[in-house]
Amino acid sequence: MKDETNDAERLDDYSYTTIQLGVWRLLLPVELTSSQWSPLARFSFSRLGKWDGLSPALLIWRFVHPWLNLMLFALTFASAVEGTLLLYASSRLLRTVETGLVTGRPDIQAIWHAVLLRVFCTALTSTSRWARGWVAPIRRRRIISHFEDYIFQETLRLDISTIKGFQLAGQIIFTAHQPNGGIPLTLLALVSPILTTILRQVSWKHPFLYYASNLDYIRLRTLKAIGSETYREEITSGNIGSWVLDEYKRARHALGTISDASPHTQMTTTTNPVSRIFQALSADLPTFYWAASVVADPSGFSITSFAILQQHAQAIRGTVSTLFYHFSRVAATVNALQYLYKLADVTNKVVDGDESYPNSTLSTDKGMAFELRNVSFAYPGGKSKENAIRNLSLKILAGQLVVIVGTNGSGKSTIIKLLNRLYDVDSGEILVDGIPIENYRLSDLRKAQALLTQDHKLFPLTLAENIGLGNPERVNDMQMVLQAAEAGGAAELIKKLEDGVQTTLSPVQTAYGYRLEKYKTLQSMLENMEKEADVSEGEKQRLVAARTFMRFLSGGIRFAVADEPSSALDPKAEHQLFQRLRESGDGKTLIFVTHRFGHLTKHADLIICMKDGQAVETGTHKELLALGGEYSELYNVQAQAFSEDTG
Ligand SMILES: Nc1ncnc2c1ncn2[C@@H]1O[C@H](COP(=O)(O)OP(=O)(O)OP(=O)(O)O)[C@@H](O)[C@H]1O
Repeated sequence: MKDETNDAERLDDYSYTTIQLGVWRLLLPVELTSSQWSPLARFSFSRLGKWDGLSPALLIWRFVHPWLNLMLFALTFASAVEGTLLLYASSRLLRTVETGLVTGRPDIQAIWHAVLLRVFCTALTSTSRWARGWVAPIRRRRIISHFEDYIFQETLRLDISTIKGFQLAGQIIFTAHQPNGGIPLTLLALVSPILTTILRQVSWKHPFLYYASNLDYIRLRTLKAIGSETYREEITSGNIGSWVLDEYKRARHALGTISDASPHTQMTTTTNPVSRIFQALSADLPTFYWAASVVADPSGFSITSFAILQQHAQAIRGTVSTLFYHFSRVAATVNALQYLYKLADVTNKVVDGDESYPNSTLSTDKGMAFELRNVSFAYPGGKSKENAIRNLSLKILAGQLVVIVGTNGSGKSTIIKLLNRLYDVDSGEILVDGIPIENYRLSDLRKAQALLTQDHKLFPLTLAENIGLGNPERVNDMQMVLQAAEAGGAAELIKKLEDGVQTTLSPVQTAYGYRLEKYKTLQSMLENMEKEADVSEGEKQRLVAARTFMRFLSGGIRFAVADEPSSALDPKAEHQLFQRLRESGDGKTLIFVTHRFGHLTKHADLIICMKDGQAVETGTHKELLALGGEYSELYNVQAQAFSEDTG
């Protein structure tokens, strides 16, 4: 057994080669690295790992933008003249040889000078191409970061009803900035060097594993995932948009210009100057061979002018096709940019107010009071012909315990969304503490509300942050986080986990593997990286409930909602949750949306029974039972089932 462990450790140490490429760590089985890479390729690899992030030049460029741009401008200018330079060197070589042939006395020294000039020009242009391939990705990273930040900020700003039409903007701009055809300056670099081709063939046909090893990059990816539409409701209602944006900016700053292009792209675009020089020189071998032949046997005939003509034609063909390609990319990029900048002109449909909450004269310490006057509402873009809420009028007094019941799709959750101002009513009005809801500053209003809904999800962050975000200002207050975990019924679960509150249940995916079946070490590494902690839906719901309690602990909550949070909870957990919510409900108006009749409905100050977007009955449990209408029908179905079960 001991031996096996030692073997496994040895295998871990020696079975793969590690290469750092920007934010990625690439692992390749060692047998492939030793037997199938050419010496040149291995030379490139060993250099690649060291360059990224360590070069003083990189660090300077990272902070001094003008230099970066100046450098790229100079290199681009060099690319414009390098064709002419090479052509001049070739022509000079050919003419020197031709003169020798015509006069019958080849000037060997002049020929060697011409050959050296050609070698020098080739080395010079290859180095400048290599330098461009090095500078351009950094600039590309900067440009993409700029637009990514812009899109991220703008999409966080937009509310739910406004955002739908602009989901495509991000995709379009990134497509236009793909490394293989995005930034015109990158496009100027000439392609298909032999070495790069070898690298591509060797490393991407064979098994590999790569994963993001840069913590700032993982954080950035995580925050981007949180900024997506999946978490829109939590972000908006939880008022944590600015926390997400601040964290995002911090991670972006920390990441700097380290490349996040895929290892594939990085390996095919980043090679070293020596390999570049070799590649370019290898293309000239026929010319050198021909020159050597002439030296060896000057009597042979040369069609110099034909060769020069051929080179001219080739150069012109190359320039023209590059220009055409370049122009088509510029047009596509300009279109994408125009589309992107439209984002900034979009204003939110839910307009912010300027009244602060609580109102010094109208608000009370008992909780938030609501009045709905003839409210109608249909979801923007919704397919239903019917309004989700129809001519709804009702009053909820400060500090009341309200229960909303009703059939599926009757509008229960929609009322909550309107009270949280996730949407604005189409007609009618909602008053909060006697003032129209639109008059209040959204951030003030949401700060005073706590929502716990069945749709609320866990973020791909640690459990500590997941709970702490109930109160973004105290997200790192571990004592408060643990207190909230206890109140939400999640303390036991946290104790069970190896990393406790620092566990990330479902991290964003940043590891990828290919054909690893034979390579057990790499395979199990990948599986470990992809592994999600096994927790049940009910346990997740307890964690989300803990986030709500964290919000309660912030103090200023005057209105709390639990919208069917109990669907995945066992009866004991559900009872505890309601008890705890009620206990912490002092000074708050509480609304429970539920399908279950029991303690809640019996204790409720007000029950609202919804049907087809309307409140068909309102009153206490006793009053509604006495009515013998919709509520009593719903109640009796459950009561009957219960008595049949126990009977
Ligand atoms: N985001 C949305 N877009 C379009 N229509 C929606 C959206 N959310 C809800 N609806 C529609 O609005 C109506 C009311 O939905 P709501 O979620 O308020 O019902 P509910 O009473 O809470 O239902 P349930 O008991 O099933 O949770 C339904 O017809 C529903 O299909």
